Amino acid sequence: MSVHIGAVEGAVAERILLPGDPLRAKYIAQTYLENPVCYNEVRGMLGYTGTYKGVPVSVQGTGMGVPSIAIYTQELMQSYGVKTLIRVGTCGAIQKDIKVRDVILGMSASTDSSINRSRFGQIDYAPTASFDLLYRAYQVAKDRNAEVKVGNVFTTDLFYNEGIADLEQWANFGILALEMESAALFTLAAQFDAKALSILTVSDHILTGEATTAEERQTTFHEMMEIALETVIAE
Ligand SMILES: O=P(O)(O)O[C@H]1O[C@H](CO)[C@@H](O)[C@H]1O
Ligand SMILES: O=c1cc[nH]c(=O)[nH]1
Repeated sequence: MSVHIGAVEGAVAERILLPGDPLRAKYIAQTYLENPVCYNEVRGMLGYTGTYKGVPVSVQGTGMGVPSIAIYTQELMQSYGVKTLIRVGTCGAIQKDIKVRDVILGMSASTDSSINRSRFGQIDYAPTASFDLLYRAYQVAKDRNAEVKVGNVFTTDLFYNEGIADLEQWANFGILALEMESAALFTLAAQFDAKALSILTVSDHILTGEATTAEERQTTFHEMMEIALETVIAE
Protein backbone atom coordinates (compact mmCIF):
# COMPACT_ATOMS: atom_id res chain seq x y z
CA MET A 1 0.00 0.00 0.00
CA SER A 2 1.12 3.55 -0.61
CA VAL A 3 -0.22 6.66 1.05
CA HIS A 4 -3.06 7.25 -1.44
CA ILE A 5 -3.43 3.86 -3.15
CA GLY A 6 -4.78 0.88 -1.22
CA ALA A 7 -3.61 -1.85 -3.62
CA VAL A 8 -1.57 -4.78 -2.34
CA GLU A 9 1.82 -5.47 -3.90
CA GLY A 10 1.48 -6.92 -7.39
CA ALA A 11 -2.11 -5.70 -7.85
CA VAL A 12 -1.21 -2.94 -10.31
CA ALA A 13 0.01 -3.81 -13.82
CA GLU A 14 3.22 -2.33 -15.27
CA ARG A 15 1.09 -0.76 -18.03
CA ILE A 16 -1.56 1.74 -17.03
CA LEU A 17 -4.08 4.19 -18.46
CA LEU A 18 -4.67 7.38 -16.49
CA PRO A 19 -7.94 9.31 -16.88
CA GLY A 20 -8.48 12.31 -14.60
CA ASP A 21 -12.03 11.16 -13.90
CA PRO A 22 -12.26 8.03 -11.72
CA LEU A 23 -15.61 7.14 -13.31
CA ARG A 24 -13.90 7.17 -16.72
CA ALA A 25 -11.47 4.67 -15.18
CA LYS A 26 -14.40 2.49 -14.12
CA TYR A 27 -15.98 2.78 -17.57
CA ILE A 28 -12.74 1.81 -19.36
CA ALA A 29 -12.17 -1.15 -17.01
CA GLN A 30 -15.72 -2.44 -17.34
CA THR A 31 -15.92 -1.87 -21.11
CA TYR A 32 -12.53 -3.06 -22.28
CA LEU A 33 -10.72 -5.17 -19.65
CA GLU A 34 -11.27 -8.88 -19.14
CA ASN A 35 -11.84 -9.79 -15.46
CA PRO A 36 -11.34 -6.27 -14.07
CA VAL A 37 -10.65 -6.14 -10.33
CA CYS A 38 -10.93 -2.88 -8.41
CA TYR A 39 -7.71 -2.43 -6.40
CA ASN A 40 -8.28 1.08 -5.09
CA GLU A 41 -11.19 3.02 -3.63
CA VAL A 42 -9.19 5.34 -1.36
CA ARG A 43 -10.63 8.86 -1.76
CA GLY A 44 -12.93 7.45 -4.48
CA MET A 45 -9.97 7.48 -6.89
CA LEU A 46 -10.86 4.19 -8.53
CA GLY A 47 -8.18 1.88 -9.92
CA TYR A 48 -8.68 -1.44 -11.72
CA THR A 49 -6.51 -4.20 -13.15
CA GLY A 50 -7.58 -6.71 -15.78
CA THR A 51 -6.26 -7.92 -19.10
CA TYR A 52 -6.60 -6.46 -22.56
CA LYS A 53 -5.99 -8.99 -25.36
CA GLY A 54 -4.29 -11.16 -22.75
CA VAL A 55 -1.93 -8.46 -21.46
CA PRO A 56 -2.27 -7.18 -17.86
CA VAL A 57 -3.38 -3.54 -17.92
CA SER A 58 -4.47 -1.20 -15.12
CA VAL A 59 -6.54 1.96 -15.29
CA GLN A 60 -6.33 4.54 -12.49
CA GLY A 61 -8.13 7.85 -11.96
CA THR A 62 -5.70 10.67 -11.18
CA GLY A 63 -7.99 13.55 -10.23
CA MET A 64 -7.63 17.03 -11.66
CA GLY A 65 -4.49 19.10 -11.80
CA VAL A 66 -0.74 18.77 -11.36
CA PRO A 67 -0.61 18.11 -7.59
CA SER A 68 -3.15 15.30 -7.84
CA ILE A 69 -1.63 13.45 -10.82
CA ALA A 70 1.84 13.93 -9.32
CA ILE A 71 0.79 12.05 -6.18
CA TYR A 72 -0.78 9.12 -8.05
CA THR A 73 1.91 8.71 -10.70
CA GLN A 74 4.79 8.93 -8.22
CA GLU A 75 3.16 6.28 -6.00
CA LEU A 76 2.38 4.07 -9.00
CA MET A 77 6.00 4.14 -10.21
CA GLN A 78 7.73 4.17 -6.81
CA SER A 79 5.59 1.67 -4.89
CA TYR A 80 4.03 -0.49 -7.61
CA GLY A 81 6.68 -0.58 -10.35
CA VAL A 82 4.50 0.95 -13.08
CA LYS A 83 6.59 1.49 -16.22
CA THR A 84 4.28 2.59 -19.06
CA LEU A 85 1.74 5.33 -18.40
CA ILE A 86 -0.76 6.78 -20.86
CA ARG A 87 -3.02 9.62 -19.78
CA VAL A 88 -6.45 9.43 -21.40
CA GLY A 89 -7.79 12.88 -20.76
CA THR A 90 -9.95 15.68 -22.03
CA CYS A 91 -8.83 19.11 -23.18
CA GLY A 92 -10.05 22.45 -24.48
CA ALA A 93 -8.88 23.32 -28.01
CA ILE A 94 -7.48 26.74 -28.85
CA GLN A 95 -6.72 26.25 -32.56
CA LYS A 96 -9.35 26.97 -35.23
CA ASP A 97 -8.61 23.79 -37.21
CA ILE A 98 -9.15 21.50 -34.20
CA LYS A 99 -12.72 20.38 -33.51
CA VAL A 100 -14.61 18.99 -30.52
CA ARG A 101 -14.03 15.19 -30.31
CA ASP A 102 -10.73 15.38 -32.20
CA VAL A 103 -7.95 13.29 -30.65
CA ILE A 104 -4.60 14.89 -29.78
CA LEU A 105 -1.34 13.11 -29.02
CA GLY A 106 0.53 15.33 -26.57
CA MET A 107 4.16 15.34 -27.69
CA SER A 108 5.23 17.93 -25.13
CA ALA A 109 3.56 20.00 -22.44
CA SER A 110 4.17 23.66 -21.72
CA THR A 111 2.90 24.78 -18.35
CA ASP A 112 2.09 27.67 -16.04
CA SER A 113 2.35 25.35 -13.04
CA SER A 114 5.04 26.37 -10.56
CA ILE A 115 5.90 22.77 -9.79
CA ASN A 116 8.89 22.53 -12.14
CA ARG A 117 10.14 25.91 -11.00
CA SER A 118 10.26 24.45 -7.48
CA ARG A 119 12.22 21.53 -8.91
CA PHE A 120 14.56 23.20 -11.38
CA GLY A 121 14.83 26.82 -10.20
CA GLN A 122 15.55 29.15 -13.14
CA ILE A 123 15.85 26.32 -15.68
CA ASP A 124 12.91 25.89 -18.09
CA TYR A 125 12.65 22.09 -18.32
CA ALA A 126 10.70 20.82 -21.37
CA PRO A 127 8.32 18.01 -20.29
CA THR A 128 8.29 15.56 -23.22
CA ALA A 129 6.38 12.38 -24.02
CA SER A 130 8.08 9.06 -24.71
CA PHE A 131 8.97 8.94 -28.40
CA ASP A 132 8.35 5.15 -28.46
CA LEU A 133 4.81 5.58 -27.15
CA LEU A 134 4.11 8.59 -29.35
CA TYR A 135 5.32 6.78 -32.47
CA ARG A 136 3.32 3.67 -31.61
CA ALA A 137 0.14 5.64 -30.86
CA TYR A 138 0.49 7.51 -34.14
CA GLN A 139 0.85 4.22 -36.03
CA VAL A 140 -2.14 2.72 -34.22
CA ALA A 141 -4.23 5.77 -35.15
CA LYS A 142 -3.14 5.62 -38.80
CA ASP A 143 -3.94 1.88 -39.00
CA ARG A 144 -7.46 2.70 -37.75
CA ASN A 145 -7.82 5.61 -40.20
CA ALA A 146 -8.24 7.86 -37.18
CA GLU A 147 -7.10 11.44 -37.67
CA VAL A 148 -4.98 12.63 -34.79
CA LYS A 149 -3.24 15.94 -34.18
CA VAL A 150 0.21 15.79 -32.63
CA GLY A 151 1.90 18.61 -30.75
CA ASN A 152 2.47 20.78 -27.75
CA VAL A 153 -0.34 20.97 -25.19
CA PHE A 154 -0.60 23.39 -22.27
CA THR A 155 -0.88 22.10 -18.71
CA THR A 156 -2.55 24.84 -16.72
CA ASP A 157 -3.32 25.19 -13.02
CA LEU A 158 -6.28 27.41 -13.89
CA PHE A 159 -9.36 25.82 -15.42
CA TYR A 160 -11.16 29.15 -15.13
CA ASN A 161 -8.59 31.46 -16.73
CA GLU A 162 -10.68 34.20 -18.36
CA GLY A 163 -8.85 37.51 -18.18
CA ILE A 164 -5.71 35.85 -16.78
CA ALA A 165 -4.24 33.67 -19.53
CA ASP A 166 -3.13 34.99 -22.92
CA LEU A 167 -4.70 32.22 -25.01
CA GLU A 168 -4.04 34.06 -28.26
CA GLN A 169 -0.32 34.10 -27.60
CA TRP A 170 -0.27 30.40 -26.67
CA ALA A 171 -2.18 29.59 -29.88
CA ASN A 172 0.22 31.73 -31.92
CA PHE A 173 3.11 29.76 -30.48
CA GLY A 174 1.58 26.43 -31.54
CA ILE A 175 -0.21 25.21 -28.43
CA LEU A 176 -3.04 22.91 -29.56
CA ALA A 177 -5.15 22.67 -26.41
CA LEU A 178 -5.33 23.21 -22.65
CA GLU A 179 -5.46 20.49 -20.01
CA MET A 180 -4.19 20.16 -16.46
CA GLU A 181 -1.82 17.20 -15.94
CA SER A 182 0.55 16.23 -18.77
CA ALA A 183 3.57 18.35 -17.76
CA ALA A 184 3.68 16.63 -14.37
CA LEU A 185 3.21 13.18 -15.89
CA PHE A 186 6.04 13.63 -18.42
CA THR A 187 8.39 15.11 -15.81
CA LEU A 188 7.86 12.38 -13.23
CA ALA A 189 8.06 9.58 -15.82
CA ALA A 190 11.48 10.92 -16.82
CA GLN A 191 12.57 10.98 -13.16
CA PHE A 192 11.47 7.36 -12.62
CA ASP A 193 12.82 6.09 -15.96
CA ALA A 194 9.33 5.21 -17.17
CA LYS A 195 7.53 5.95 -20.46
CA ALA A 196 4.59 8.34 -20.63
CA LEU A 197 2.24 9.80 -23.21
CA SER A 198 -0.95 11.85 -23.15
CA ILE A 199 -3.79 11.03 -25.49
CA LEU A 200 -6.49 13.67 -25.22
CA THR A 201 -9.98 14.12 -26.63
CA VAL A 202 -11.17 17.66 -27.26
CA SER A 203 -14.16 17.98 -24.90
CA ASP A 204 -14.73 21.66 -25.60
CA HIS A 205 -13.58 24.41 -27.89
CA ILE A 206 -12.42 27.45 -26.02
CA LEU A 207 -12.73 29.76 -29.07
CA THR A 208 -16.26 28.70 -30.12
CA GLY A 209 -17.73 27.67 -26.75
CA GLU A 210 -18.87 24.28 -28.11
CA ALA A 211 -18.80 21.66 -25.32
CA THR A 212 -19.66 18.07 -24.42
CA THR A 213 -21.58 16.85 -21.36
CA ALA A 214 -20.08 15.18 -18.26
CA GLU A 215 -21.74 11.92 -19.34
CA GLU A 216 -20.09 12.12 -22.77
CA ARG A 217 -16.68 12.87 -21.21
CA GLN A 218 -17.09 9.86 -18.94
CA THR A 219 -18.25 7.27 -21.41
CA THR A 220 -17.98 8.16 -25.10
CA PHE A 221 -14.41 9.01 -26.04
CA HIS A 222 -13.76 5.54 -27.46
CA GLU A 223 -11.23 6.46 -30.15
CA MET A 224 -8.85 7.79 -27.47
CA MET A 225 -9.45 4.81 -25.17
CA GLU A 226 -8.86 2.25 -27.92
CA ILE A 227 -5.73 3.96 -29.31
CA ALA A 228 -4.37 4.07 -25.75
CA LEU A 229 -5.12 0.40 -25.06
CA GLU A 230 -3.57 -0.76 -28.35
CA THR A 231 -0.51 1.40 -27.67
CA VAL A 232 0.01 0.36 -24.04
CA ILE A 233 -0.04 -3.37 -24.79
CA ALA A 234 2.48 -2.98 -27.60
CA GLU A 235 5.13 -1.66 -25.24
O1 LIG B 1 -10.86 14.78 -18.25
P1 LIG B 1 -9.58 14.85 -17.46
O2 LIG B 1 -8.70 13.68 -17.74
O3 LIG B 1 -9.82 15.06 -15.99
O4 LIG B 1 -8.79 16.14 -18.01
C1 LIG B 1 -9.24 17.48 -18.04
O5 LIG B 1 -10.48 17.69 -17.38
C2 LIG B 1 -10.28 18.32 -16.10
C3 LIG B 1 -10.92 19.67 -16.11
O6 LIG B 1 -12.28 19.56 -16.36
C4 LIG B 1 -8.76 18.41 -15.92
O7 LIG B 1 -8.31 17.30 -15.20
C5 LIG B 1 -8.28 18.42 -17.35
O8 LIG B 1 -6.94 18.07 -17.56
O1 LIG C 1 -8.34 21.50 -18.68
C1 LIG C 1 -9.26 21.61 -19.48
C2 LIG C 1 -9.99 20.49 -19.93
C3 LIG C 1 -11.01 20.68 -20.82
N1 LIG C 1 -11.29 21.92 -21.23
C4 LIG C 1 -10.59 22.99 -20.81
O2 LIG C 1 -10.87 24.11 -21.20
N2 LIG C 1 -9.60 22.80 -19.95
